[in-house]
Amino acid sequence: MRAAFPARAQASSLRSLSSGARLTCRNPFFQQRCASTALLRPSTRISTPHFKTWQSRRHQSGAAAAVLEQAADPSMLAQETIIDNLDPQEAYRLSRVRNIGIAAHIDSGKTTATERVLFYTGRIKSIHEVRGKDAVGAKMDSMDLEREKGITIQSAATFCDWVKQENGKEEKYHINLIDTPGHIDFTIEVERALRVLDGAVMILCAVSGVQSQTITVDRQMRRYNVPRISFVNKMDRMGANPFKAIDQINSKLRIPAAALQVPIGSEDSFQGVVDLVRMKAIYNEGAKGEIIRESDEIPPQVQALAKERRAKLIETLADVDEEMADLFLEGVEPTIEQIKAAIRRATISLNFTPVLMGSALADKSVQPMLDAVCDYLPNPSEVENLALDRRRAEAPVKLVSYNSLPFVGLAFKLEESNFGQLTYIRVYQGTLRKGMTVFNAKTDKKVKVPRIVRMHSNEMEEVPEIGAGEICAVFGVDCSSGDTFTDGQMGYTMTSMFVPEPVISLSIKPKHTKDTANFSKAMNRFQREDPTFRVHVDPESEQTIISGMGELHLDIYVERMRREYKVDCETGQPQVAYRETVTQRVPFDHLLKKQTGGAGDYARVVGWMEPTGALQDNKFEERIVGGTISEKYLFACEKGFHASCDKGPLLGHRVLGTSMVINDGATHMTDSSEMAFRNATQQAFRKSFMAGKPQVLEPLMKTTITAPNEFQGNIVGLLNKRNATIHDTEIGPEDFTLYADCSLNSMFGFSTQLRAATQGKGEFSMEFSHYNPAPPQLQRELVAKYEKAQADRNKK
Ligand SMILES: Nc1nc2c(ncn2[C@@H]2O[C@H](COP(=O)(O)OP(=O)(O)OP(=O)(O)O)[C@@H](O)[C@H]2O)c(=O)[nH]1
Repeated sequence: MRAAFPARAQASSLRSLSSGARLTCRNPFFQQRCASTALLRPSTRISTPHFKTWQSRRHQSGAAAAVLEQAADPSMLAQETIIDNLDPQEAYRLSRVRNIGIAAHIDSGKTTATERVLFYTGRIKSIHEVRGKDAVGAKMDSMDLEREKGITIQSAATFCDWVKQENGKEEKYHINLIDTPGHIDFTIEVERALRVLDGAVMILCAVSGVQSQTITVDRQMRRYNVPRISFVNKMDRMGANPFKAIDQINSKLRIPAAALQVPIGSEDSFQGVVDLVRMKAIYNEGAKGEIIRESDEIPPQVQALAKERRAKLIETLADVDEEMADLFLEGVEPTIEQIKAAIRRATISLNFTPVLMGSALADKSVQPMLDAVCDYLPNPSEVENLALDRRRAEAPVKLVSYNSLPFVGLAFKLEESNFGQLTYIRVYQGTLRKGMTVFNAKTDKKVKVPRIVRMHSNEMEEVPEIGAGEICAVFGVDCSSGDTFTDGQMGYTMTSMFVPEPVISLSIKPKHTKDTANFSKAMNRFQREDPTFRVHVDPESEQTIISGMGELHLDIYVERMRREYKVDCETGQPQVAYRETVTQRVPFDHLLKKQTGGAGDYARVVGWMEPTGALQDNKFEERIVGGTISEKYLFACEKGFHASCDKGPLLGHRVLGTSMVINDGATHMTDSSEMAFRNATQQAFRKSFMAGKPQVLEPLMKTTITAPNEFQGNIVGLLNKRNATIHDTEIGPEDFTLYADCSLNSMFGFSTQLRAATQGKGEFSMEFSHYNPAPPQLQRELVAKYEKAQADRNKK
């Protein structure tokens, strides 16, 4: 279908042209085709990032096609046959399931909107506000710290049933929902939620529109191909402008977007919305907006706007959907069903995001957003989920959300609870039953599932089984986050989520030695739960060092230690997590020999050290011929290599992108030992590393800054002082967005300076991008500081 589409889109655009309108084709594939066949004017811009996403999706469908081709295998054929002949009852069950996440910039109202969703679906009896006067706090912010600070720290899962009116009938939908944090420091929570969800609601503030963190969330949604609807919240605020937010989705996020509603009244007098698909006015009534009143009478003051925006919606859909393009070309007015079907197709194929609007805090227009979740976001059978078949050279296989197929699930989140480890699992295929034995595809270990629960924030409901396409949590299943579970029949494994590198570290110790046991317990727990939180002990200073995504991230763990484990801690200054590497190949021939009286030490290692070429993992290789070093000793060499990589010779930070090859050596009959080979390797490592022009690497952060246009000069000045590389600047009618790479080291204190330079109106977000060589001056300072600290320690 997609391959045929560009021709239609061309037609739709040509129609616009013939009526004097500007050529506005948003389909990137079409743009590329047209550009190559000179159909577009040369000035028409081809939006490359969007095109790339689209290509990657096409690539994925190609992978699925390959799966179908390979299906000559009988077991795979069985699986494919099931896809084609889905049992109607099963198909109906799935069509009523939605797995969705709510993601957005900080403070956009995710938790406030989720609280309304839970209230309107009958999951909670009353509404409590984030930082509300009753001091109870919202349901999904269950941690004390979240309630006090009014921020979400951990994503929370819940489920609810929404009864939707459809053609005069009531249709019940089952919604699994995950509310995610907005702060970039807790970004892993968004990553893992989006990895397993089928769709998302992207919330935007009606005043601020697309903000820096919205751009990060957009990137994450694209990473996992998650279709989204957008909800412009805070329509009750002064300066609310949903159409500005829509323009920004189009221009900054480069995803075609159009309003499905227009507001009736604004700011203080925001009363409700006009549904542009059905052309009905929708109002909320009742103490908490629980009653929906629909009216065919559209208030006169919004009639013209509603007409104009409905036409815009249809035009945008014609640009991204083939069937709508046909109708548009023929000049036929589409029916409600045709519009809804086009929105659904375009949203699921990631070519469009429908935009709804309302005010969660003022209890307005949240229910239509729930209807849109059911109408436009995919059910589990409409999302292509692939696993890799280890028994067939990791060939991709399509998983089918069908209860009677062999079970495949992905553990996406771990949480320590009073009853032991709680593992959140998304069931992609088959049924997970209480008492069933499952296999961990990574460790090949069998484990019995003693208890299955459905999570409702911090409460749980026990269930005997969970069907395909659903989300649950299990007790007593030991695993790591990202492990695949199967019933043992299939050799399937699923790709895990993206885990960003921690970039900030600080030393930490309990104030009182009596708390050491609790301190270790807490550290172990936090590390298991959060892959972006790491702990290690520096062997020289014997300090415990914690690393994470930012100062807030680490502060929260220090605070949780105090509250949940009653351990008060002392912490050092936050430090950048530098890395070190070699830049030149250095051969070595190192002999460790101590043979003066008693048992001696003897080990000779010969080989070379060199950069791996990519600033990523380190590599150890043995190329011994003729058995000059035995397997046992080579194993010890490898251990020595990895120990050296943990603490580099230059600064004591981890080594990156370094390879060591051992291709010769010598052993002594009595004096050689594993310890001697390990030590010899470490000594050779140190010598070669220092001779190989070592370099300090610093983390570079992908930084997005948004601010009103008048402050652009100030911000560029701030960034120049920090030697940032500015990649792109998008200037809108009021605000601009700037994309830059900045070294983390230069960004300490940036938020205060940004506030001062923009009268508090600028905001920024940072995300780790990659490691880059540190400037020579900084490198010299860091090395000198490290050497001084070493010398001081030796004097003691
Ligand atoms: N005026 C107005 N304020 C709102 C609305 N929705 C939420 N807020 C307020 O915005 C603040 C943030 O709301 P939250 O629901 O915590 O936002 P969030 O996106 O979940 O926050 P994080 O998860 O910490 O990023 C709170 O003070 C809310 O009361 C709205 O519709 N109108």
